[in-house]
Amino acid sequence: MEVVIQDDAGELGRLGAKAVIDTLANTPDAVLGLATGSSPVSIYDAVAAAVAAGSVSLARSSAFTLDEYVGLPPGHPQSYRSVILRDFVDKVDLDPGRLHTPDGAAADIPAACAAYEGQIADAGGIDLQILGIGADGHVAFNEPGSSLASRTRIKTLTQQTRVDNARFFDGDVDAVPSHCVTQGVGTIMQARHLLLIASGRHKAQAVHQLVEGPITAMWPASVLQLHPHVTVLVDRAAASRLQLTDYYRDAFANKPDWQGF
Ligand SMILES: N[C@@H]1[C@@H](O)[C@H](O)[C@@H](COP(=O)(O)O)O[C@@H]1O
Repeated sequence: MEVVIQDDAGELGRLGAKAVIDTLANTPDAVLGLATGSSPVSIYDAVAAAVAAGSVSLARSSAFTLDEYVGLPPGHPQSYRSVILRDFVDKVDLDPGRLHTPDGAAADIPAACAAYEGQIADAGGIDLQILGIGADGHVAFNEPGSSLASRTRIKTLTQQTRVDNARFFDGDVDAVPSHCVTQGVGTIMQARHLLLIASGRHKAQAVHQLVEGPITAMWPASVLQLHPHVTVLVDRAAASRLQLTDYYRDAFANKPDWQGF
């Protein structure tokens, strides 16, 4: 696991975009895993700027998102499909026909979840998975207590997550759906490179548990310690509870040029 601490939160987006751009340079038809939420927006903006400048193209790539609310009508502005179109896909040259999102409106949710797993497998798996992290250590919508081997399925959101996400629903926690469909922790762990971005003091405890805590389903992101290729991009506030900050900073400052992400 590589931990990259930056004083300037804006720099996190540039570094995250570099990982996306390097992946596409090596593999133009790369399968990207996209996260919703505010954390990855700086990455998406920097990738969109690179696409506009002609230095990278997503024309041959495809993408899968992590999760979706259950119970929102299709096209609802806060459905994660709408959000990822608005925040990223509409700003780059990715074919929207190659954007795959879990179906939270399916009549048969378990069948739709199994089909989603099948689509990821048929695409050859995810090359680069962008992740945020919840304040309670969730990844995608895998709340504390989620099986660390879980696959795409329906989950109940915690009250904390609904309160956190009420800001996207005019502050009305009752408007936040109570259920979601989400890639499982086991699904996420099969992506070839995991790139997690977090900023702000409210993420500090979750980042500490992710990087330095014991592996436990109570902090689902901690299982990333078992993945062979993880990059964690954090600002100083999100890194404020880490124990080995000097080591992480030194390792990044003295990183050989060839190492990349
Ligand atoms: N399901 C999403 C996650 O994928 C996201 O990582 C997390 C953090 O969101 P934010 O980046 O806005 O803090 O919240 C949501 O619940």
